[in-house]
Amino acid sequence: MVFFMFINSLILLISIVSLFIICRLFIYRTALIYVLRRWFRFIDEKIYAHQIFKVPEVNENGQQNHLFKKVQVYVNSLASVEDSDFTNLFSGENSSTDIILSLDDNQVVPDKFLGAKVSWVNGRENNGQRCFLLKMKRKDKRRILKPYLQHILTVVEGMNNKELKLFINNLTQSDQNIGRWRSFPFRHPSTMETMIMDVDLKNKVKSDLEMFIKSKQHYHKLGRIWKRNYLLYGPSGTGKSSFIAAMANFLKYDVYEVDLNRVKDDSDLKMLMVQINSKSLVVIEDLDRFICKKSSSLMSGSGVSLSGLLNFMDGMNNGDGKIMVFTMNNKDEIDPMVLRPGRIDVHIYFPLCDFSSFKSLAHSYLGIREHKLFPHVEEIIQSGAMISPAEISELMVANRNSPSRALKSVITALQLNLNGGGRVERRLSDSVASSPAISYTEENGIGGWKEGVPGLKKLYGMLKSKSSNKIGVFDCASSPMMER
Ligand SMILES: Nc1ncnc2c1ncn2[C@@H]1O[C@H](COP(=O)(O)OP(=O)(O)OP(=O)(O)O)[C@@H](O)[C@H]1O
Ligand SMILES: [Mg+2]
Repeated sequence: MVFFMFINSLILLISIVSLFIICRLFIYRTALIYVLRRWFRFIDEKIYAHQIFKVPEVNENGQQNHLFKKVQVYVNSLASVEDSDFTNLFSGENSSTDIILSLDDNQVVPDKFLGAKVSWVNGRENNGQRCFLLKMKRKDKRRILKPYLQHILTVVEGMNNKELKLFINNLTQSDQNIGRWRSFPFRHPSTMETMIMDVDLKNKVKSDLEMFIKSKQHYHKLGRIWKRNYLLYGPSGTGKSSFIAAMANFLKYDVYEVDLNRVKDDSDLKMLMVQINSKSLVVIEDLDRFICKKSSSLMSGSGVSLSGLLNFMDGMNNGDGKIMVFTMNNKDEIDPMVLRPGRIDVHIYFPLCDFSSFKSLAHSYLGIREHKLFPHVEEIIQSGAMISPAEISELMVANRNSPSRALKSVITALQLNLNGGGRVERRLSDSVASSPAISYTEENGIGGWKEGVPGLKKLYGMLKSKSSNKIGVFDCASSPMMER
């Protein structure tokens, strides 16, 4: 008897569970769950008092409302966008793998914050402008409105500020599996704004970069690899490395710094290039130290041949989407083959300080636009004393609490230079700095930069060989010639 009762209860339980599973399947497989949710939302709206906040696309003066853009990014990033009735699909930055969801008009997107339910609707105003409507219960408003908006700003900022990476090449290729690059967070604070240089030149570089990143189709239509090569050259301490960081921060590109001393041979260099992601900044610093003077051969400390380097510069292996930057102190002794148009698209000369850049440094570092010692500084600079921005900035950082002391130390350094007590490099570089620097020309229909006529090359050559010894520049004559 008890046994039969047990069997009956078991059968009843199994039937209830099966019914439940079938109902659930039915509800989810049909549009029923969707209808139920709608009813639930409708009832919820009738029971509770709600408040609506509008985020218009433009403000009352017709200017762009920046909050709109941020809300748009935030709402489109919500997982619930996938559940809305109508969602647009676009290809993302990497069109072969990325797909971006974007809401269509009048779609409701629910969100949750601190236990409260809110919803967004993207609508249109009477004048056709877009807007977002944020709806939340009045009872939740005081508790969540401010922190919720703050949360949106933080999320969007995090999305925009993808952390840049600096990649450096490994010493050996012993472990193929770990790849040839090691990455670190790239947090160099230099930006286009903090760089002290001719404003026109800076703007031209910015628009050149912007134009390049939008020109993929154009390059491909011409049958060209979509890459752009920059040469930054000039005396030490004039901001070449800082400018590379500024370029990376401006483009939001990762930086791959190739240390040629750690490259075994040409095929190793190819391997490095193959492992570089598209839309990256590829950097070789101090290239002049590796290239033999006006000869067709390379290279110091590395087994790379000149043809290997030229192929690398031409982006023969996976160069598409790259911006390459090479730095040199002096390009006069470099084989013109290395610098020919197309191989180097943009030449930018970084000069020593003139009075105008001195004033910009004083403003940035000391917060002053005028000072009674300025005419004195101007006079010494005009009488031929030169100094690098790096030296000035060091003196200003060290004396940042006292502008007068800072300026006096700059004057002392300039006087030392003028009277022959300064470094040879500084005095001789003067002649180079005073030569015309850069002019803009159109080249191959894509646009390029060319420097003006360089000044007193011989003098600078002397300087180079002297300062070379000091900083341990490679002596070509004593190194094996690896040209193939
Ligand atoms: N044009 C500049 N604008 C702003 N800061 C500068 C500039 N030039 C130099 N500096 C300052 O001087 C320091 C050294 O500059 P940087 O290392 O970029 O020079 P460099 O040209 O790469 O020198 P080197 O040829 O010796 O590598 C930087 O920390 C930067 O703060
Ligand atoms: Mg440098």
